[in-house]
Amino acid sequence: MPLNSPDPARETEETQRPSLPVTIISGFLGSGKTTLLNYILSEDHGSRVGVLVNDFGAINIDAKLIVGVEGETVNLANGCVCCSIRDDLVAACLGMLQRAEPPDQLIIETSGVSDPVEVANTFLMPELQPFLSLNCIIGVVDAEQLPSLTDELGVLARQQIRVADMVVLNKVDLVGTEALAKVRALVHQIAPGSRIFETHQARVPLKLMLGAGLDEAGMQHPVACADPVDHADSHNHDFDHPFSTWHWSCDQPLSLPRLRRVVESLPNTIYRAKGIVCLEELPTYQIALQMVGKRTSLADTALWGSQPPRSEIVLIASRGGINSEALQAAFENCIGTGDESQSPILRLKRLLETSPAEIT
Ligand SMILES: Nc1nc2c(ncn2[C@@H]2O[C@H](COP(=O)(O)OP(=O)(O)OP(=O)(O)O)[C@@H](O)[C@H]2O)c(=O)[nH]1
Repeated sequence: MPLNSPDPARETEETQRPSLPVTIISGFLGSGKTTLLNYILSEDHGSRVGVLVNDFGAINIDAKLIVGVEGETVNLANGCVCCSIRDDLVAACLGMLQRAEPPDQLIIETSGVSDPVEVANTFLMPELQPFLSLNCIIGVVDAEQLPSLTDELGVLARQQIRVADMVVLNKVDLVGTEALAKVRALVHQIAPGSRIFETHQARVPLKLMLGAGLDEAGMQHPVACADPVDHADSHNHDFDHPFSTWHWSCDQPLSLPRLRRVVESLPNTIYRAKGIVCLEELPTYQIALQMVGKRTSLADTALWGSQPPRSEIVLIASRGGINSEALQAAFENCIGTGDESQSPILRLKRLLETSPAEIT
């Protein structure tokens, strides 16, 4: 996409502007990439950060979960920035530069199924160098999950770390000392030379993340040395991800206990569920649904306000691991009926809404 500017003064300004540093956040499904991004965006570091969020599924749930960057976030959904929507990635980055107030930094959160090498190679293309420069690749790891990923998933998860300048070894709260030592050794083995930060909720030293300290830290871009031919052999692109995705949306409030039951009994082929839902128990709140492996959580994020409440859920499974009809039936069955006999929270809510005069 050419950077055409009708305004000669602006054109001069653009050609003189240093290239925009790009940070790539990579890591397997559910490792904590959005958590890291939210942390970066919520801290006061004095840098104007533009954000690009890629979700593999048709609905970009991550973009809805990102805080405090209204107008600064570009969503890239329904494909993977490392292959099928790579051109959209370039267009979106260049679009950021053409804004009246371009960001100082660009952070790209890749989907949990993306290969960061392909994304990084995009920014090493000579024609993009005057505008965009690769600053850093951050690999986020779920300390509990990494050792259990095998076969194609294990290969992808390792690839996502192998090229990282820094590894955020996250969720250390979920593992004991011995398991942590093992996963630390595993990360060292996969990504020798990369700097490892062990974190809870992805709390990392932001100065390093945002590039100011990169040179001081003596980091390199392993990707710049990666052999593209070797890489092409190890990862077939365009529609060859070992994953399937499925999504569901609904305008009626859902029942909390029914939704819990369905999510907790999803088949093992489904690794990740995420969504924003409206529950009949708490209809004014947007509730974030998260499932990573077998861990499920529901937390309120914001009020619906003037926005019409709408539940949207995305599932990511192994290839062929989605039975659409069964899932459709299961989630349709989560629609709330107003029956409080199965829902203590609904019963409590009604009780609190009832005036004392009506109770007596
Ligand atoms: N126990 C624990 N949970 C965490 C930690 N960091 C993040 N989480 C939770 O892990 C879940 C997934 O986190 P996300 O930040 O959405 O992960 P992600 O890598 O963006 O997920 P995808 O975009 O689907 O790949 C959420 O429920 C987080 O609250 C942590 O340090 N410990």
